[in-house]
Amino acid sequence: MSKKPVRVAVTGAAGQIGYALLFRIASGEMLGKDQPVILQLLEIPDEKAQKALKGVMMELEDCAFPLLAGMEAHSDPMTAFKDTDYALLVGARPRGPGMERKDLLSANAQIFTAQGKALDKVASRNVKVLVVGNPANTNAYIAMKSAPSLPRENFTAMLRLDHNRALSQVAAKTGTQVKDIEKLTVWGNHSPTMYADYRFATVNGKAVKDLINDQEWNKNVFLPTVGKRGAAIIEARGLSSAASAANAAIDHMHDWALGTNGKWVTMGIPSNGDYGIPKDTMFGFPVTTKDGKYEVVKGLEIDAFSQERINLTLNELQEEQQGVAHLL
Ligand SMILES: NC(=O)C1=CN([C@@H]2O[C@H](COP(=O)(O)OP(=O)(O)OC[C@H]3O[C@@H](n4cnc5c(N)ncnc54)[C@H](O)[C@@H]3O)[C@@H](O)[C@H]2O)C=CC1
Ligand SMILES: O=C([O-])CC(=O)C(=O)O
Repeated sequence: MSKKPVRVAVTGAAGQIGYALLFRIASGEMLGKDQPVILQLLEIPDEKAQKALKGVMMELEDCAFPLLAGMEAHSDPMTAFKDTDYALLVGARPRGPGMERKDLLSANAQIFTAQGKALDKVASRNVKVLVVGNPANTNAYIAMKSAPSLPRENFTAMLRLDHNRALSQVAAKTGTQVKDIEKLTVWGNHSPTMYADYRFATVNGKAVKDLINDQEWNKNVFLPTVGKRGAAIIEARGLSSAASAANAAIDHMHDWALGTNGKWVTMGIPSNGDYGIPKDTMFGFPVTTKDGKYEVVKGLEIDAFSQERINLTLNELQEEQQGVAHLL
């Protein structure tokens, strides 16, 4: 028997990430090749944006995706999020050259207060929310705090792009395949302070740390390369990453919904106090997922270097979160 369609809301649907994301959701890459979807697409109430959204919907129609059970264009989150099972909050201003992601906070924070409130009122009580719009962790925190009637664990921020970037760098350094690398993670904020950590990683059962055995490379090449990759893409393309960001959003939701079979992935989630991260801080952690739920990988040893890096990214996040306290 075929499955009942689920509702997937996507904001910023006419933007560059939207264009790389919607077709993959509609083709079943996010929720499975047997899961029909109804797309509920949100764009700003602006003639040009709404017209562009119509164009994207025409193209979706022209793909004749068998799993696309319906699609709607919206300009109000209260209708776009009605009964939605999944919400991908992408719509926000991107940064340009010379900016840090936290420079977007004042421009984007209000979007996430309004959208959190709308999710609170009209979304499915089981909605799974992924915030992509930057600064992603703090925007996810704002949305969560603006939606007090929804379970806090339903709100997540995207660190999967950082996780995937770290995988590719480690594979290149060790001359191995991404698919063979396990137990890698990225702690903290989606910002240059993030701490990509391969201390526990293995490739075909061998310890990545031993294969690399170069703390100078870790500190002076790997961490800055992963942490500043977004800026490097902006420098090269003149625009921020879009296809890789959409790919990471697909990976994040796919794994949250369908499980990781014990494999670690990185998700930005509200802390429960693990590893000394204060409750509710929206922080990148290693997790495994099963039956639509994620669980933090517990009991990892945090050495002095790692603690220093974790403190750095935590301090930055706490400053960002204090900076938006007046909105909540
Ligand atoms: N977390 C991550 O790893 C990454 C996050 N990003 C962030 O994703 C966001 C979107 O990036 P792009 O698609 O490249 O930007 P874009 O400018 O191409 O598209 C953004 C779209 O969002 C729409 N929008 C703005 N406010 C909205 C609102 N209140 N409701 C609905 N739609 C709204 C705009 O009209 C525009 O069409 C940016 O904040 C960017 O920094 C980008 C890459 C990676
Ligand atoms: O860097 C940016 O502004 C876009 C982004 O978040 C990324 O590519 O990681």
